[in-house]
This record gives sequence, C-alpha cells and structure tokens, in this order.
Amino acid sequence: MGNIKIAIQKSGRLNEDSLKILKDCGISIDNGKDQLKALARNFPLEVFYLRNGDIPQYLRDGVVDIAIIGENVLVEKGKEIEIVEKLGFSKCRVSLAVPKGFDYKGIQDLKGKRIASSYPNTVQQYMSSRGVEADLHIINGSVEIAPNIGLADAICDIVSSGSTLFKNNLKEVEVMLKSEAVLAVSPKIKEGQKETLEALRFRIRSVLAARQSKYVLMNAPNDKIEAIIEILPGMRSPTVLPLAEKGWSSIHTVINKDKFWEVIDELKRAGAEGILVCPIEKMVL
Ligand SMILES: Nc1ncnc2c1ncn2[C@@H]1O[C@H](COP(=O)(O)OP(=O)(O)OP(=O)(O)O)[C@@H](O)[C@H]1O
Ligand SMILES: O=P(O)(O)OC[C@H]1O[C@H](OP(=O)(O)OP(=O)(O)O)[C@H](O)[C@@H]1O
Ligand SMILES: [Mg+2]
Repeated sequence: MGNIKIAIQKSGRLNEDSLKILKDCGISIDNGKDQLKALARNFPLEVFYLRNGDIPQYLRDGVVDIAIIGENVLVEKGKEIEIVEKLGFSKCRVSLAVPKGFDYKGIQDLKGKRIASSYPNTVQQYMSSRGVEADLHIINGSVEIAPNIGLADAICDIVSSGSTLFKNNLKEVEVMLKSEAVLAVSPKIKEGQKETLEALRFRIRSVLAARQSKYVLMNAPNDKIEAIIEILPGMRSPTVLPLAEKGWSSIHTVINKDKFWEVIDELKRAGAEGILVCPIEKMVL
C-alpha cells in the first residue's frame, strides 16, 4: 500500500481526539514533544502537525493527502475539498449572535450592521444568499468581545455550549452551519494511495460504529423472551442462549448507546433481569 500523509491539528481542540481515533484504529505514532512530523510504526502513514486553518491550503496543494479537520474550516476555506468520513467529535455550530438587548426579528435587521468574525466567507455567503449586505470585520480570536468594546453590532463565531456567548451578554440568532471533525481528502491524492485511504476508512468506520454501540446481556424466563426481543432495537436478531437454570435464558444484543436508556425500564417491566451493558472495542460492518 502507498504511503499517505495525514494532517492533524498541532494543538487545540482537535489534536487529542484526532490522535485518539488513529490510536483506536490500531495505528501507533511516534510523537515526541514539539515534533511537527511523525511516522506511524505499523501503517503506511506519515503524520503532519499543522494549524487547523492552514490545512485546506495544504490539501489543495497536495502537500498532505488527507486531514482531520473541522468541517467549518472547509466550508470557510475549502469548499471543493471532499469529505469522506464524519468523525463524531468536536461538534459545534457556526452562528450569528447579537447583544441580548438587540430586538432581533430576522436577518434583515443586520442590514448595514458591523459583523465581527473569523469566518468572513461563511458569513458573506449566508448574508448575500439572503439579500442582506453587512459590514464585515475580520478578527482572528476573542470575537465575542467585539460588541462589548464597540467594534461590532453582531458577531459570527463557533458556538458549542453557548457559555462564551452567555458570558459576553450575547444571544445566538442564526445557526449558519453545524460542524464536526471530518476526514478530508486532497484532490491531488494518487491512485496508489487510495488503497491505503480505503484501509484507514474501513478502520475508522469500525471504531466509530463501536463507539456508537453497546453490547447488552440480560437474563429472562423463557416465556418472556419474545416480549423482550420485541423491545430490543438490535442490529439483527439477538442471540438467545440457555442458562444452567432450567426455563431461563440469556439474551445478547448490540444496541445504539443512545437508545439504551430509552428501553431499560421497558425491558425490566417485560421481565429482564441482571442486565449488563458492555463497551465494544471494534465493530466490523
Ligand atoms: N467550543 C468548541 N466546541 C466544539 N468544537 C469546537 C469548539 N471550538 C472550536 N471547535 C472545533 O475545533 C476546531 C479547532 O478549534 P481550535 O480553537 O482548537 O483551533 P483554531 O484556533 O480555530 O485553529 P488553529 O489550529 O488554526 O489555531 C474548530 O475549527 C472547530 O471545528
Ligand atoms: O459555546 P462554547 O462552549 O462557549 O464554545 C464556543 C467558544 O469556543 C471556541 O473558542 P476556544 O475556546 O477554542 O478559544 P479560541 O477563541 O482561542 O480558539 C469558539 O471560538 C468560541 O469562543
Ligand atoms: Mg478556538
């Protein structure tokens, strides 16, 4: 398989989870402190530690073949770059916010207003597709402070819990896009490298599916099995194994981790006992 170069964020919100997903894919990386480049020991992968904001350009130029990057950065700077996997972490939205006292009724209220943002293309496109012109001020960080220091009437920035907006006396008024970390591919990737990319994607999908699921085991009297199976939102038909105690069985299945709490009471009412919920390390689909 051809060697591929992957860019991940050097430091910041994506760094740790990006390294973690590679590790969960069974890829060991020798990364010493302050190293900008590292080789994987057991997979044809070279890791480049870069600024998130610089990655679209490196992908475009083919300096790196693939990258783990925030989708919001691609929307801003790399619309033509292909996203091949959504990775389920660093979930956030890019939103417009105004001071709490602003009587906001709709996007038209921002006509001619000063908007501070690190995402000028995203804002520009959102506003102009709605026929609204505003006065954009590009700033690189601490955007939420802009209205308080008289620099802007509104802002556009990343929102996750909303606590930064809250602390700065702002309210979210338009969600322009939803974002998460993604695996993106350079348009210049070569044929010989696609096999390695597919092998990596296969591993990533197995890791993500496992993160989303739980292995659930429970015991039940045989006459309750049918009712219990009705409740279980399993992958396929659950496994039913006889217990040493006559007339009892053990039921095993895989369920989506978010669904589990929805059905737990129902399962107990239907007669399930000794319910165990276990993590799954990999799930090959
Ligand atoms: N509060 C947040 N909650 C969840 N995800 C976030 C949050 N803030 C940022 N992100 C996501 O993480 C990415 C990296 O954010 P971070 O603040 O670490 O880097 P940055 O300063 O934008 O980039 P650079 O690496 O270029 O310095 C963002 O592009 C976004 O996708
Ligand atoms: O809704 P919240 O949960 O408060 O998250 C949103 C904040 O998180 C990000 O900043 P970060 O902490 O990454 O700092 P930065 O501006 O230095 O990148 C983003 O720029 C917002 O300011
Ligand atoms: Mg940030």
